[in-house]
Amino acid sequence: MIEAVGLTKRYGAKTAVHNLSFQVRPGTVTGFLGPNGSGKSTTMRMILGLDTPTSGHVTIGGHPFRKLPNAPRQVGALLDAKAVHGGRSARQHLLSLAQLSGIPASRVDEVLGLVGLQDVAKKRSKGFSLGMGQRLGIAAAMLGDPQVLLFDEPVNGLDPDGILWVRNLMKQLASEGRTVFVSSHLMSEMALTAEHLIVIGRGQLLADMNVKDFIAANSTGFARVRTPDTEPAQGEKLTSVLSEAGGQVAPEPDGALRVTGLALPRISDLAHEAGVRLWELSPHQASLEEAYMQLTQGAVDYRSAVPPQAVPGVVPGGMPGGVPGGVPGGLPPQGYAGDPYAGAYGPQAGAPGPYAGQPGPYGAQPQGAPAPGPYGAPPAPPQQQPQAQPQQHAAPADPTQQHSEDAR
Ligand SMILES: Nc1ncnc2c1ncn2[C@@H]1O[C@H](COP(=O)(O)OP(=O)(O)OP(=O)(O)O)[C@@H](O)[C@H]1O
Repeated sequence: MIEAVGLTKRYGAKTAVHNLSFQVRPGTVTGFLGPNGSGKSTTMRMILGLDTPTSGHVTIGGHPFRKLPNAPRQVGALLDAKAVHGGRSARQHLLSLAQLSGIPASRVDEVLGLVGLQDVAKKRSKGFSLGMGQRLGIAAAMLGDPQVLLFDEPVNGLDPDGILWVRNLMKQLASEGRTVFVSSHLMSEMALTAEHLIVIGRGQLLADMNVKDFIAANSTGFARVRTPDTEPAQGEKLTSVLSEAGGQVAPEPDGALRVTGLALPRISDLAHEAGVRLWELSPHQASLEEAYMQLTQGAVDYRSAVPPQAVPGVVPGGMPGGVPGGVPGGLPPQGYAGDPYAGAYGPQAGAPGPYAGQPGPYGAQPQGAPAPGPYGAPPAPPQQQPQAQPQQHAAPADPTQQHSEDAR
């Protein structure tokens, strides 16, 4: 297990990580998410003893990395795939690492085979593509057959086949009881790979919970309703009926309606009473990407100054919940197992969920209160208690302002 307690790192006036506490448990893939410059790499470097915390501490299996006996056999990491001596072959590179750690040469050939580089093992790594470099970095991380693995953006530069391979590898390593901590900006990939998430913004903890709870806590479920395309009057009639009944109705790019604030059975009954035929009535939950954007919108340091152009298939104004900057909200919502919609659409919509009473992220509405976005309804409360106590935190002020006098 990796455990950080009050971890803080300042570089002169810049606070990269501020009072970060979390645990990364064995047996699951834990995703480490945050906008650019939020402190992920700095945190990983401190876990690996490559940077010294300004205050707080982080341990692996109860020991700081630098005090771990035979660390390379206990912890493997991919931080920067380009940190390789380009004049050496892949095999030479791994051999030199193995020799430093007392790992037999046979293991080098094993990991080369594992990452699919056996045919180019004797080629100089400076000729490697980005994806090949990533594979070599993953091979280096696996060399000591460690119980704890850290991967910083492991799918960067990989083709779809490579991405699938990394996904399966991470899951397999976790299923063997290892601790797998992986950062990525690819939300769709994280949704498929990680079970648990640690999300930071401006160096501070924003969320520590499982993926399902994270999506439920940071997004709004909705119903998609479609009336016959050939009869626009039906859609208009349904819109007014649902609105009168207290629902929020918004058009989808494909002509369907996105409805919040009403339970699915109620929508069906209202349509039936109004004599409106339905071609579709389906529950939808936001994607991890939408939930992530909603949580981190206030913690993004780098944003394009150019307003986004209208793109066919993209909801103008951004995603549900109203992310400034026009996040492509036209992303098809992902299907969601279970039935969280009774809470989202039913009489309890608006009832306080487990996060009610806590300040919302970045000064947004607290969870459990009506969301301010165009679709209005509050997020569905999580259906199950996660194993680890979920944590979600308020907007961090820029810690740099508080500690600008602190030097490293
Ligand atoms: N050696 C350093 N000296 C000064 N500032 C640093 C140093 N390393 C990181 N920083 C700053 O600390 C902050 C956090 O950087 P870090 O690389 O940890 O973020 P990140 O979340 O990994 O970003 P990205 O997703 O872009 O890789 C950034 O503002 C960065 O400029």
